[in-house]
Amino acid sequence: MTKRVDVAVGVVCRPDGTVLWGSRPEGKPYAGYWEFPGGKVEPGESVWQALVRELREELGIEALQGGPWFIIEHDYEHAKVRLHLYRIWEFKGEPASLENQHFCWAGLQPDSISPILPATAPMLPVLNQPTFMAITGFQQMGTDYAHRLEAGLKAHAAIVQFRETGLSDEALVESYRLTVALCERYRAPLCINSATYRVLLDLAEKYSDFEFEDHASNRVHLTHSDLLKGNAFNARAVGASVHCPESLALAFDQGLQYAVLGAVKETGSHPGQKGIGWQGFAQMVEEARLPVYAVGGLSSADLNDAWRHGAHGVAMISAWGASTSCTVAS
Ligand SMILES: Nc1nc2c([nH]c(=O)n2[C@@H]2O[C@H](COP(=O)(O)OP(=O)(O)OP(=O)(O)O)[C@@H](O)[C@H]2O)c(=O)[nH]1
Repeated sequence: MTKRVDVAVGVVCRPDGTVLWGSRPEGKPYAGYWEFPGGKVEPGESVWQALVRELREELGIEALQGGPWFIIEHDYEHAKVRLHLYRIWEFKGEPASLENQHFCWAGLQPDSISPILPATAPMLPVLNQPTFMAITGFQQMGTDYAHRLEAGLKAHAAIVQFRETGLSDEALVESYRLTVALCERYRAPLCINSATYRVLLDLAEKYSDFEFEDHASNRVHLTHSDLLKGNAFNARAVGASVHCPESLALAFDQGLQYAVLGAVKETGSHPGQKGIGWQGFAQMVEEARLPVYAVGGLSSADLNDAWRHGAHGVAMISAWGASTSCTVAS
């Protein structure tokens, strides 16, 4: 059996949202295909060390700040690879073509460059998911929460997870309508927590003026318990809440596009319960095969810590929209 080759792959990001692409030089398999810079991890090297070396050798840039994103495995005819995808958000120097390869800055889902390596291309929409997730808080804040949601969506792109427990029928319908209207206005992808989804379906049966249908286009965020039970909501499930590496693996096996893991810090909703902390988070996502949002007592100020410890981004309830300041590293 061929041994799987570990490859360090860097998504070098600029504040304008573009990332660095390189084209594979002549003489290598898939010459001319576009890829993220990187290369094989040499014996005795960590993935980060390999990445720093490759970026220096191939492009003459110095990676300064980066963190693991997730892992992709792919079987090519020439090799079985395990790609360790890293996000790099701070670097020094201007890229130069030191190994006769073409390179360019383009978006994460570029129309302008093709073909892209077969293992990398299907991952692009997954990587391109928003950095933030807003989990709705109408139950805690009443309809004032709509202003918070809007203030946050004006400042940052986000996935919105509509998750409401304990609201009266009328309040739930109203908060759902407000959320849908704001998501449409700001073109924010919406997913509905599976427990709330069931309640909305029941309400649509009960009230003829509330139109909520089990549309194929609806996106569902699975509770941990629905994930464990294998309830995929007729393939509407796109993401899930997870609590351990095993449920993270299950989320990947079920074809989900993201997971949410926490609580990283103690939160108002679970007072007295210590969070898993950034080290605990980093250990749990070490083998992640899909992007993971960190959740629990976090705000946009935690984004760099989240990235450093292997998160795709940050999910927030009470901090969302509370301040429009953004501390994303430039
Ligand atoms: N750098 C990089 N490699 C990728 C990506 N996607 C992907 O499938 N790969 C695969 O990962 C492997 C990287 O090996 P490589 O041959 O480029 O590594 P290297 O620079 O160390 O090459 P060398 O050993 O020939 O000097 C190749 O099989 C390549 O097809 C990607 O986005 N970036």
